[in-house]
Amino acid sequence: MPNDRFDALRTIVQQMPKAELHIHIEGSLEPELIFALAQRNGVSLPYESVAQLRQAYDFADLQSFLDIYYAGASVLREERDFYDMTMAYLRRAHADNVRHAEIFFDPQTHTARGVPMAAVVGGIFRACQDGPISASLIMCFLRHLSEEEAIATLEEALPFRDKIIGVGLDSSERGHPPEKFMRVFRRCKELGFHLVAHAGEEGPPAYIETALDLLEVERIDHGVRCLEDPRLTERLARERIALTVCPLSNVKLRVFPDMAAHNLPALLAAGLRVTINSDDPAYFGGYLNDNFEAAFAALPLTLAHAEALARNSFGAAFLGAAAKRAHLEEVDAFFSKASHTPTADRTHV
Ligand code: HPA
Ligand SMILES: [Zn+2]
Repeated sequence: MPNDRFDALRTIVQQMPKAELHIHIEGSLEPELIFALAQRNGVSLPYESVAQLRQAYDFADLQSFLDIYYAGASVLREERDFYDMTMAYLRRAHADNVRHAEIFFDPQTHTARGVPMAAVVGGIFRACQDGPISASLIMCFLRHLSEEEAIATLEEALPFRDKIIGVGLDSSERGHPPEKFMRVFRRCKELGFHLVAHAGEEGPPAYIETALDLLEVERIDHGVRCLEDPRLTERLARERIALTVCPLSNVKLRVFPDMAAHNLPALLAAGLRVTINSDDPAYFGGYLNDNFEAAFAALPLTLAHAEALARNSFGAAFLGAAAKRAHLEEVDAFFSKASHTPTADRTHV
């Protein structure tokens, strides 16, 4: 792509209003904050410096990342730690013109270490109330643990029901299919939670299908492997199921060898309701705009794609109709100006 045209598109994807729907708050913990919290809480770390910790961020697959990610989260002890981590993310997202974020958190990573659920939910929620953008919480169950443990976690979280809009499923995907969590998801549906699940990141397309049919999720987190199954791809397009795709994460965890090999253009061409997200920005090399920029720099994506991605992010959000409409109107206004930029044409790849 000629540089001037990319510069124009880069400015547009940076400045456009957007929502982030796939961000693990523990994955926003920067090495500097890990060290600061370790010191504040008297936790000793197996790394001597921020630089040494950062050097360890070289992952072969999802599991090699998760091992380091759970170790990093061990510095979170007090309510104010969760508050500080969340506030740092919200400020950073605000700088990327994120208007609304739906934030995953992993309570089991913390309650297993004796941190009270009230400190986890309370700290994250209080930051969301004080922060510069709108944000809501999605509680994830760790799929490498049992369904009984997920049910116990749900019970523990019920006193905080009003602070949580949905539940999700994350951690090691392969060998832990969605059907393992059928009962707890059914209970969550009865309780009125929104439902999402990671599926088709490393796991097969069949996991996407069972997440939809057996867990009754409303969005699929990642879902990039859906293209291996044309019937499933058609179904996702027909049912307008959103995929929360995380480009830098996929490259870092070697789902794709490099960004130029990412299937984002093919997902969009298949008519899927794709969104772009950062997943674990402190570990994967960037926040939301870094993901947009890396994808648009390496892939044949256009102004029309940028607009679709912005619209999809709000369209797939768990927002009320009035808030959604207001955000979509802002997107319309932004792109009616952007389409007059001569170097960023709408149609040509
Ligand atoms: O990308 C992910 N996949 C599964 N579990 C996770 N927990 C944090 N990030 C991820
Ligand atoms: Zn994720």
